[in-house]
Order: sequence, then structure tokens, then C-alpha cells
Amino acid sequence: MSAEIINGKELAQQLKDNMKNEVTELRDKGITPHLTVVLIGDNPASKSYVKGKKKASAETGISSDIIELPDSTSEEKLLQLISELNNDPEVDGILVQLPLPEHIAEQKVIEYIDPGKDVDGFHPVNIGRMMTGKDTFLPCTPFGIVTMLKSKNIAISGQHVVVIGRSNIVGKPVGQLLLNENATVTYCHSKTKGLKQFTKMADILIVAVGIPGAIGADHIKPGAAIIDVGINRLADGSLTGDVDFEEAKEVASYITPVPKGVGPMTITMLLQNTIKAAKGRKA
Ligand SMILES: Nc1nc2c(c(=O)[nH]1)N[C@@H](CN(C=O)c1ccc(C(=O)N[C@@H](CCC(=O)O)C(=O)O)cc1)CN2
Repeated sequence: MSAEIINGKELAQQLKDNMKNEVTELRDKGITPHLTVVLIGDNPASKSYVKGKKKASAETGISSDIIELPDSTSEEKLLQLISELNNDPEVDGILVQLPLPEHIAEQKVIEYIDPGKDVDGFHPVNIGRMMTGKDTFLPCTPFGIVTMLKSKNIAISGQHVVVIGRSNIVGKPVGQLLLNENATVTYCHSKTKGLKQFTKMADILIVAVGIPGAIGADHIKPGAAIIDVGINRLADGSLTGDVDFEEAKEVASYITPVPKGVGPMTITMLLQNTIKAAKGRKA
């Protein structure tokens, strides 16, 4: 039997439809949630994601602006801009699109953003709050993954989750969020020996390695739920994930496709975080 596909695009649309009402209620109270996205340089993928953020914001009634700066922008200038946005009462959420040019220290920039406006959930204060199970801005991709699992009532508590990948944006926080939901979590990464022995134990397998088709049917326990975070562009321009979808769907119980899987959820959870920031706006 073939796995059930978790369609992130459809789920994202349902969530955005619900958010419209939340935003209307806020606007009726005189609060229009506002997101400012900062884009440095002209990376085509980043440009397209930022455009997607603006479009999705507009769909829900969230106002947004994109500040585009050249690749040559100094770290000092970027920090100065963030400081201004931190102090602007009309700005609820600040997002600096990653990756940044090499001459800018990513972590320094993340730590400069006011944690109360950090709608990416990357600031160490918010990561600490997430790790201790407190209410906070959750990193958007991990938040989206947990939302996808819950949308299908996939059991998390007591289940063995194997995460392949240990980035600060996806791998580490998604494992932590699922640990908070009482999963047993194993992290695997590029130095893991005997990857298959771990992946074959997974009830939920989360793959974020950035290698097209890295995970095939022989890595998967029959009936597992497979979450593919990979977004790899092939030479012909098409997108593919880290999981061999055709093979994996014959073994798994649930699977996310690429495109239209985890990706669209990332932007939608950003909107959710922006609404949360607006709700917490200081008078
Ligand atoms: N500051 C941040 N930078 C980056 C983040 C982030 O969460 N915060 N994540 C990624 C990029 N990203 C959002 O910024 C993102 C990636 C993918 C998608 C998406 O919808 N993908 C579509 C395919 C789109 C396409 O055709 O290229 C899909 O998978 O269906 C949205 C957002 C790195 N940077």
C-alpha cells in the first residue's frame, strides 16, 4: 500500500485562511501586524522566498515590507538597520533572510534582533525558551513539521524520531520540539557511522541533509512517517527532496513531497509568529 501524502501546500492554505480571521480581529482593535524582511544580496532562491513571504502576508492581511540591500552591505550597516527596526513600534516582526554574504557574521546578526520581534525563532533567548518548553517564537520549519504531523494525528509521544541533519535552523530545533512532545529522539549527521541502523528504527524519519535522493526504501522501517526537508534544484530546473519519493512511498505510512511539502509550511508558520508578535505588542 502506498503512503498517504502530507500536502504542505494545502495545509498551509487552510492555516492561512484561519489566520485571516485572527488578523481581522487584531486590525479591528487598531493593530495591523507588520513584518519587515531584510534581504542582502541577489541570491535568486532567497529573492523568491522573500517574495513568497510578502505574498503570503498580504493574503492574510499582515502588512509587510522588504528592505533590499546590496551584497556589499557592511555588517555595521546591517546591525544599525536592525537597531532601528528594533526601536520602530510599527514593526512587529523582523526577519533577516539567510544565508548572508560571507563577510557578515550570521550569529551576530541573529543575536542583534530584539527577541520579542524575532519571528524566525533563531535568537538564543527564544531557543532557550523553546528548549525549556516555554511559550515563544518557534523556528518556522520545525514548527511547520510538528504542525504537519499533528494535522494527520500521527503519534509523537513515545515514538522514535530520527533526525538526519543538525543545522541550527532545522535539525537541532525539530528534534527538541519533538522531544518536548515526549518523542525519543536520535540525531544523525555526516559523521554518523552506519546510518541505516538508525534510520530503520525510526517511527518518524526527518531528513534534512541537502543531498537529492539520499534516503531510499532500504533506510525506512515499514509504516514510518517520512518528513523530507530537502529542497534541491536539479540541472533541469526541477526541485527534488532528500528522499527518493517513489521508493519511499511504497514503504512508509505517511510522506511529505518536494515541492509542496515542508517548504510552504515554513512561510505559513512565519505568519503565525508575526501574529503572535503583534498580539504581544507593547502599548
Ligand atoms: N531567515 C530565514 N532564512 C531562511 C529560512 C528561514 O526559515 N528563515 N529558511 C530557508 C528558506 N525558506 C524561507 O526563508 C523557504 C524555503 C522553501 C520554501 C518553499 O515554499 N519551497 C517550495 C518550493 C519553492 C520553489 O519552487 O523554489 C516547496 O518546497 O514547495 C519557502 C521558504 C532558508 N533561509
